[in-house]
Amino acid sequence: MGSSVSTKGRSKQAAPPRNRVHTETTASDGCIDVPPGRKSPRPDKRTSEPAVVVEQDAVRGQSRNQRQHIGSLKPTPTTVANSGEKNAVENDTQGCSVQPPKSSSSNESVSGKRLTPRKKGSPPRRQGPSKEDLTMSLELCTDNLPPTDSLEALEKASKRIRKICTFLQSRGNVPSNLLKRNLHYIADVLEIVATDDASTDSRKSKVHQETKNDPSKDRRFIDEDDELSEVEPDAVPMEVRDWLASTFTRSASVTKSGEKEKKTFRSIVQAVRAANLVDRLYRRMSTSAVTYPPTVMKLFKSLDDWSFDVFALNEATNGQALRYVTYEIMMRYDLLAKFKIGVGTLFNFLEALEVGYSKYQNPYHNLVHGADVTQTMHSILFQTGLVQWLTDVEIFAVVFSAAIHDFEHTGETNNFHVMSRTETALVYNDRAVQENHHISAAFRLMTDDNLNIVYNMSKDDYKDFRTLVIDMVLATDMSYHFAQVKQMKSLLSCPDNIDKAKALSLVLHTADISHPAKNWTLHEHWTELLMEEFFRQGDKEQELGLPFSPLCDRKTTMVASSQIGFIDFIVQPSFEIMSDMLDKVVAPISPRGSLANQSSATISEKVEAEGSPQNGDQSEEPFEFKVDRVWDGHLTGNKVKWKEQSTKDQAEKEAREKAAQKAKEDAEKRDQSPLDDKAEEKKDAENPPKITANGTVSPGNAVDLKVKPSTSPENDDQVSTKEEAVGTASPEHAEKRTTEEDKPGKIESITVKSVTKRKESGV
Ligand SMILES: Nc1ncnc2c1ncn2[C@@H]1O[C@@H]2COP(=O)(O)O[C@H]2[C@H]1O
Ligand SMILES: [Zn+2]
Repeated sequence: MGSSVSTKGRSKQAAPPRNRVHTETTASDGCIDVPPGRKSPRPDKRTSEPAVVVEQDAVRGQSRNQRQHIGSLKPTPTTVANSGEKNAVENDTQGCSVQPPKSSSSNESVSGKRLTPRKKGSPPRRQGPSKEDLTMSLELCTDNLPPTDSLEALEKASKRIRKICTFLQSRGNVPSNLLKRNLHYIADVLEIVATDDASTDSRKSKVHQETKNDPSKDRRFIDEDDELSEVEPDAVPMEVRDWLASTFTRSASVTKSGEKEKKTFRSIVQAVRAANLVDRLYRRMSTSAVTYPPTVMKLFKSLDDWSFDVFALNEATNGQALRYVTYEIMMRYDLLAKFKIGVGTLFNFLEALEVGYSKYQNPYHNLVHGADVTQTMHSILFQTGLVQWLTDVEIFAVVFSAAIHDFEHTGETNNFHVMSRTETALVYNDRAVQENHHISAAFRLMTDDNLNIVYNMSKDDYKDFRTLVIDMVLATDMSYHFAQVKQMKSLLSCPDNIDKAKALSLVLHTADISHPAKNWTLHEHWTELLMEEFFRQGDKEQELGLPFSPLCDRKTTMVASSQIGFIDFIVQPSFEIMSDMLDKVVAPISPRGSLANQSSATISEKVEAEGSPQNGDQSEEPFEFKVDRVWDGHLTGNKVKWKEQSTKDQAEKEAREKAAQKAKEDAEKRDQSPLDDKAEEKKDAENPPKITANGTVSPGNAVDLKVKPSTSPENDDQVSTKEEAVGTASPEHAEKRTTEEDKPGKIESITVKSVTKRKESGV
């Protein structure tokens, strides 16, 4: 059957109206041309394109003559209005109307003669504005104020309040137009401070720049660290704390702008009611262009589940988990039909994504991680009902962001890029280095028509799509973690105003760090892979002469305790705040009885047969909605496992340290009391090294061998030094030593050493 899509029963309310007719604009208007469509539809060698592709190409044919323009990010009107020169002097009169206070002009004639007697003691009135009027107008001029989201704005706003107070005190009034303009400006600045942590952070970062030579002012901006200071010193080892601090806080923030327009969930809730569920959710085309192998079909039955096994899928698809997962999810959300995406084009794009994810052969940041995060996002959207609040463009942006979020990851941390001064760090000025690259490189792929899955999007949809993708993927930069959590906390205190982009960014960030909240088998496997990736970075750091980054030294990293720290201080708080956010935003429109027991693959059929699942609930009383926090149990369970592991690691470590300490003390004692040597050597003679049947040397003799440096040069290469003695006390070294001593030559030399010593001492 063809894949033409029926719109029967689908409400058009969900998606914003699409403007399919684009008027020609010039490059000078700040817009970028979409590359023209490919010259003629080429048959795709890799996949056969069914009817939907014909449909797409027909659309392409149409739009080829009407070249679309993609809107670039333009400053918002507010920014433009306030974008005066940074250091503009306040008394710049440009554009300021200097008007005298009304009260004085009404008493004066055109000739300037006084019509009413002046009160005794009051200042002489002059025609036109007085000098004070002029001063006031200049000082309260709003034309060249700094942008409301800049560092200077806050300072300027407070100064303005003081000035207004002074004028009110000295003159009794301030002209209403001046007062109004100033108060508006001050209100804008305060609103940003109160609601937009990103801009506060950027301000803090600027303060940091300005005050770095003045440590007394530093407390003004260090509050992300405050989050970390809540971490009790004894709760995690110092190494883990350092790692948390260096990875999950920012020394320089990403300045986010252009978020003036605050869409709220509730407004969308009102616009998009439950009836649209059918529309949105998983209108699977009756025939798919792809036939899945039976193993894949079976695995896809649990595609909505939190415990979906992405490793199994990767095996079943011969290492192509990302393309399968993304394609299937996009089909379930009916995105191919909604955005006229050709199957061939989508496959080309997904294949290119997989190539990019495989570029550096990373153990962790590879296409399986991309597939995992994409599936996890889908599971959260679907199981909690969050998807009901999203427009088609937003659903597409969410799936796309998850799929591309680590595209061409190099397997190193951002900090490594900065420290080793890579090309990418240079390009992105050390800020969100990799995240910027993932986004840029993924969008660059789509400049090739054969990969351009957004080709048929309207200009407006594309703009919204691109903005949301950029916001979401940039927010996966871990140094933004604490700011993000804090920001959501403050947004939740006023849930009517939850910013959609911020909410979705938090969901993606949480999905990105979600494996500790999955079952132990999955989590343990992911951790192993990630640690190997970290250790490879450590190896590179060693080669480059750089200090080890936290958790990157394969010899000393305490995996279990780092995982406890990661879960306690990063993962659990992220899930908690995300769950709280979901409770608040999903509750108002959630149908009684969630979708949790249904499958995204079959929901549309059920709905068609039974009507909307929400129909019967419309008249019922509101009920308290809570998302099913399926992740909580796993987080607790996994932590218990790591604690057991950590206890074991700790015991082993202590045993090693104790043995090393003892060996060190013994060696020191001997160094300090050369007179005791005779006694030692006597003991040595009484207790000669025992060679066991399999050729190893008994531990007691190892201590004997650590006695003192040789006094005769010819024995230098035979007698162990103190350092070696200390080193050999650890099980690791003991093991190494035993292996080496297994060699016949080595055992002989040990025997010789003892014999030599005995000879020297004359025993
Ligand atoms: N179990 C873990 N332990 C430590 N760090 C982790 C763990 N899981 C994920 N991360 C980090 O969290 C980051 C999230 O973004 P990335 O996937 O780019 O890279 C991830 C890792 O650097
Ligand atoms: Zn990731």
